[in-house]
Formats: sequence, C-alpha cells, structure tokens
Amino acid sequence: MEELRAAAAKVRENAYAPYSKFKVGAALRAGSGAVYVGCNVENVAYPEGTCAEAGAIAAMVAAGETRLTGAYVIAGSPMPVTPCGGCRQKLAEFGQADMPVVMATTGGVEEQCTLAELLPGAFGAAHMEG
Ligand SMILES: O=c1ccn([C@H]2C[C@H](O)[C@@H](CO)O2)c(=O)[nH]1
Ligand SMILES: [Zn+2]
Repeated sequence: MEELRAAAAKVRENAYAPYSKFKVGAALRAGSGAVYVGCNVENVAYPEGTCAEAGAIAAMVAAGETRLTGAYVIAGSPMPVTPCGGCRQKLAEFGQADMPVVMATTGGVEEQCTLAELLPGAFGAAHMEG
C-alpha cells in the first residue's frame, strides 16, 4: 500500500481542479501487480468533470488490465475522502467485494475498508441472470 500511497499523492499534484480547488489522486493495483493512477479533471461545464478513480480505471483498462486488487485515494481534506457513488460502482466492475480501499489525507490520516463496505448490495451481473 505504501507504493500506492506514493503514486496517488504524486498524481494528485497534476489534478485539474480550478473550480472546486479540491485535488484528488487515485492509485490502483491491477492483477499483474502494476499500478495505475488518475487524478480528477474538472471542466467549466461542471458535470463533465471526471473523478480521480475514474481516470485511474480508464488507465488500467487502456493498458489491457481488467482485474483490480486494491485502491488508494488521497485528497487534501481534513478527513479521508471517500469515493463518490458513481466511482464505487466503477470500482465494483473490476474489483472483488473484499478488495481493500484505502482513503487518505495528505496529512497522513488513513482509513481502510472493503469495496463491499463502500457499496453494500451492489448491482452486479448476477442481477441480470434470467
Ligand atoms: O473520491 C472522490 C471525490 C471527489 N473527487 C473530485 C470530483 C471533483 O473534481 C472534486 C470535488 O468533488 O473532487 C474525486 O475525484 N474523487
Ligand atoms: Zn467519483
């Protein structure tokens, strides 16, 4: 997780957040062991902005990986930032229910939980089986 923390903190510096001024960095561990990163990218048309987690997932999939084994999210907030609802669903697309998600502040506060704790009762492929 230390490698993920360093990667997330580094990419956070590149976040483009002129509107919220809230920079977020995310780092993912994929099945191969490789780390993929993303930062939030806002837009003057506010709903077009994208979250750090979404950017990291896009990088992972673009690199040809679809198995996610861990996530680390960091922001400069007083309390650890938690992934938004949409990102919880996006993470659940590629990670298992027991996958660890660490949420952190740049000040060194860390909280860890699982994907299932973040998204209980997640909608999944099983719901679509007829
Ligand atoms: O987990 C989170 C929470 C928020 N944001 C971004 C979206 C927006 O750019 C800014 C404020 O919500 O933070 C993320 O990237 N990830
Ligand atoms: Zn999000």
